[in-house]
Amino acid sequence: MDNSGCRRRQRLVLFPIPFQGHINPMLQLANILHSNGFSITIIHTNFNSAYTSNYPHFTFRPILDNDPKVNNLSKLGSRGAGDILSGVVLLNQYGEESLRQELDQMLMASKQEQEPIVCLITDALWYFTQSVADSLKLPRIVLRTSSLLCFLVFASVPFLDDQGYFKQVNSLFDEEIIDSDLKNIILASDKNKFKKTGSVKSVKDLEERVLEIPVLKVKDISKMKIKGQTDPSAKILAKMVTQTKASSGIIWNSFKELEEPELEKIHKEFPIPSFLIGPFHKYFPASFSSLLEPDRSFITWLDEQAPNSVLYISFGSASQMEKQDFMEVANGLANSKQKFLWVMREGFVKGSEWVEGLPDGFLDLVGERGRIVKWAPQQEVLAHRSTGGFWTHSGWNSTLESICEGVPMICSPFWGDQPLNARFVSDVLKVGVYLENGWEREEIAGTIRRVMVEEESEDIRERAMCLKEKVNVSLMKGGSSYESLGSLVGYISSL
Ligand SMILES: O=c1ccn([C@@H]2O[C@H](COP(=O)(O)OP(=O)(O)O[C@H]3O[C@H](CO)[C@@H](O)[C@H](O)[C@H]3O)[C@@H](O)[C@H]2O)c(=O)[nH]1
Repeated sequence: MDNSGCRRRQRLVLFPIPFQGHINPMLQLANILHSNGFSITIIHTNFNSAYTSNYPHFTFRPILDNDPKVNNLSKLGSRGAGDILSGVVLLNQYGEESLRQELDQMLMASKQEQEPIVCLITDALWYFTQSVADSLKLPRIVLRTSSLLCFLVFASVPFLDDQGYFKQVNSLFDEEIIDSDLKNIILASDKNKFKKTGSVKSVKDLEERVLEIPVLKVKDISKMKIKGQTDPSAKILAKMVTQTKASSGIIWNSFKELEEPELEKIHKEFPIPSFLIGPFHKYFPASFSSLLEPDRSFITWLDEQAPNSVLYISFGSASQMEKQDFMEVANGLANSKQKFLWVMREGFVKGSEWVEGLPDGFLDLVGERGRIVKWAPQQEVLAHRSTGGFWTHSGWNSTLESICEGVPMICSPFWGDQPLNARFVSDVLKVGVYLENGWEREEIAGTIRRVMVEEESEDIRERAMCLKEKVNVSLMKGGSSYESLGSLVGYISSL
């Protein structure tokens, strides 16, 4: 859609969270809005800054670049959930003054340039920005980079905690010592024993559905790795939810047909305008917002493979794996005898720089059957005719990118929204299989074969292709995302 017609030019200020899974959708949104006639300014931190030269049509303004507390972030890197959490807290804590000054200057300049700044669009996790926007009388619209389902669950954390969904696991084991997957297994097998000894008053069956959110199983709640409403990450989520409610609207990287029941709930619980205009990445050819340089050396090899024969493996930009789990993954992959393209970021395996933790002889064993790279042009790989499956950590961008290409998924979530996305993909959409019992080589090999070659794979692929078609329809004239984008453009123009 291009509504850039003869409307008076208005400027929008966008402010992404500086992590890959958040930068990509914000820059994609910026491109969508730019092509609909708005001028764009991107506020960014120098930590994990996007490649500004790839966006000559935007104005970039760094903030917080001289603040030593924030500059420490570059030392943290972005190797895991802990880093992201620390980064989000720190930036929310120290960003206020710097953002206010920057916006103040921009607002004054925009009056002289006769190009009014009409609103601020920030990632939902930038909860501190609502009070800054209010103080400057600038409307703030929120971009939520994950699913509606995930937002509803995050908003329900205190309620779910009161219902005992978090306590049952945390009261038994020390999170630092025992991994939550292991807790689940122990709890599932020893539930009766704990009941008898009275260690826990009521242990919910981890395989049961959550009464209040039946899409989920009880164990999905603990897999988010939040310890309950007093957990630091739950406090961040609570602030995000409150400040989203106080905003002028929410833009979602999702589409109506994907999450219709969730949209009804969002309308009830968040009575502000909601715009489902996704999937964002479908509006333009693959974007240039990657923080890492994609390796393209394998493309010739991929071109030579049979249709749907290669399993693409990537666990996103921030997850990390224990060494023993990594061994199970590698052995499972080798035992599956399937072709694969595996993205292994530097530092992905805890305690290793890169691939040195692979089992002895792995590379010789798989030979021409597999390729390992540090970073790939993911959207291009998923769209390639040889790619037949995607083993993913179930980050929301990866999930949408797979849905858009009709590629069946194997879901191995690590934390946060990922277990919710995995459950949604496997149990609701039925376009993937959830590897939900942890990392075990035989189960891994069997699941890969289920999704890639066994009879069941045909049904999964057929459903995935149907869903791909729904995405295409939603983006066409008259489709839900197309219409919603029109409403968003009208809404912003009227602010
Ligand atoms: O080799 C690779 C691997 C990934 N990507 C891209 O990187 C992005 C990864 O995003 P996502 O799949 O959402 O994963 P994370 O980077 O882990 O994203 C974070 O942000 C997401 C959106 O809020 C959440 O859903 C995730 O749980 C959270 O970890 C996608 O656009 C991929 O196309 C590449 O371009 N090349």
